[in-house]
This record gives sequence, C-alpha cells and structure tokens, in this order.
Amino acid sequence: MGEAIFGCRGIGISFGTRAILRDVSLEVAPAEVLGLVGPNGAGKTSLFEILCGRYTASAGSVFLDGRDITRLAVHDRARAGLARTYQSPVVPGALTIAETFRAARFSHRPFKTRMDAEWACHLAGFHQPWDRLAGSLDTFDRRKLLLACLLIRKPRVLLLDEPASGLINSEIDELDLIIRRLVDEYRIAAILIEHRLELLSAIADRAVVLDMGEVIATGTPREVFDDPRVLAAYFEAPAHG
Ligand SMILES: Nc1ncnc2c1ncn2[C@@H]1O[C@H](COP(=O)(O)OP(=O)(O)OP(=O)(O)O)[C@@H](O)[C@H]1O
Repeated sequence: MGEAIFGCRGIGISFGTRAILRDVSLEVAPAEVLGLVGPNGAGKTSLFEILCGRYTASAGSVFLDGRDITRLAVHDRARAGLARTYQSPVVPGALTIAETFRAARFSHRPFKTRMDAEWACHLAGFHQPWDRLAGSLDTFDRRKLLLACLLIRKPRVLLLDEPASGLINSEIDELDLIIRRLVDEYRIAAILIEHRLELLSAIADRAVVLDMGEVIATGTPREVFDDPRVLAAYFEAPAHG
C-alpha cells in the first residue's frame, strides 16, 4: 500500500465491564480498498462508530491526512473528508429524490450545486427520476442514493458498512464496479465491512480480520483467508460446557 491517509492506532472500548475492542490498529491509503472482516459480534461496526466519531474510544487514536482527529466531532470529521454508510439503507421515505439531494447539498457550507448532485449520481450509478419518493426505491437504489448524497462532497475516505447486504449477485457485481471506480479513478480510500469472505476477495486489496475485538490477521485477502487463526475463528464452533 502507499502512504496511509486514514486509520487508527491502539483503539480500545468497553461497554460496562465487557471489552469490545482491544488494541485495534488499521490504516488505508488513497486508491485502496481495505476489507474489514470478522464473525458476527467481532466488533466491526463498533470500530466504524469510533472511526466516524459516534463512539468515544477509551484508548487509542484516529488520524486523517496526518492529523489526529480522535477528539473531532462527527460533523467535523465529515467536513474533513470522511464519509460513512450504514448497514441499513435508511432514506427519508416521504421526500422525493430531489428533496433528498437538496437536504444533502445544503447540510453544511459550502453549499453544493445541483450539478454536484448530478455528478454524484453518475458516480454512484444512480439513475432514478428525481421526482420519485426515496421511500419507493428498492434496497440497491436506496444504497446508491445514500452513496450519491455522500459523494456530493467529494469525500477522501469512505467507510462502507456491509454495502452488499440485501443485494442479489448481479447487484453485488455492479456495486463492486462502482466502488472500484471511485477508488481507482478518484483515489478515494475505502474501508468496507463484509463478513462473507468470498465477496471481499473480489474487491479488497487488503483485509483486516477482527475476532472478539482483536485484530487476528492483516494481509491480502488470500493471505488472511488461509491463515489458521482466521479459519478457526470462522469455521470452528465455540466449545460448549
Ligand atoms: N452500544 C452498545 N452497547 C453494548 N454493547 C454493544 C453496543 N454496540 C455493540 N455492542 C456489542 O459489541 C459487540 C460487537 O458488536 P458489533 O456490532 O460491533 O460487531 P460486528 O462485528 O459489527 O457484528 P455484526 O457482523 O453482527 O454486525 C457485540 O457483542 C455487541 O453486542
């Protein structure tokens, strides 16, 4: 990988007495897709919450473009070029697509133009008429609409939480092309959560595997998926009794 633009070092967080993440470090470079994988409950989404500023870590730091942003609020991180999607594609169902883009364009200064939104639609592969209600879109178009809303501000880092969830195979192939293009042509750095190893192999340049809150492997998808610790985390049933 080239020089990292975004990442974290030594992240830890506990809920009550339970440690959810311990000493987690990762980094991603411009024009790179980093896959974040791990079994259910490994801590992937909790890490995203810390990276985007919705949770405060009890240990560690987050950096963007050489700057420590650990104490920066969510909206300030967004202004600095960090964008994040969520596992469920929740859209403002009663708004039209045009109204949704308007809200995104005017969410903060500098305000963005209709042309910026059209460009973002093109990048996100979103081709629905703007007078449609956002709530009438299927899952894939909801995901594209939300992605386009983020792309309006030309983010430098994209955090994508299970973007393939709820999509059929042909849609996943199209999504991979969309993400790959954003990364290759616009040099966006992307971190993508996906718990299905086979899907991640198709798109990620590197992968970080989390298990029970700890990084157990880092490398190319092939390297990490052959790692005995990863195979054990995925395929060995926990011992009972
Ligand atoms: N706000 C919270 N309060 C208490 N426990 C939480 C909270 N958020 C997450 N957890 C717990 O932290 C652990 C990690 O959850 P997290 O959602 O980060 O894992 P994940 O790897 O994203 O899982 P999945 O693949 O199922 O989405 C789980 O045991 C979860 O119950």
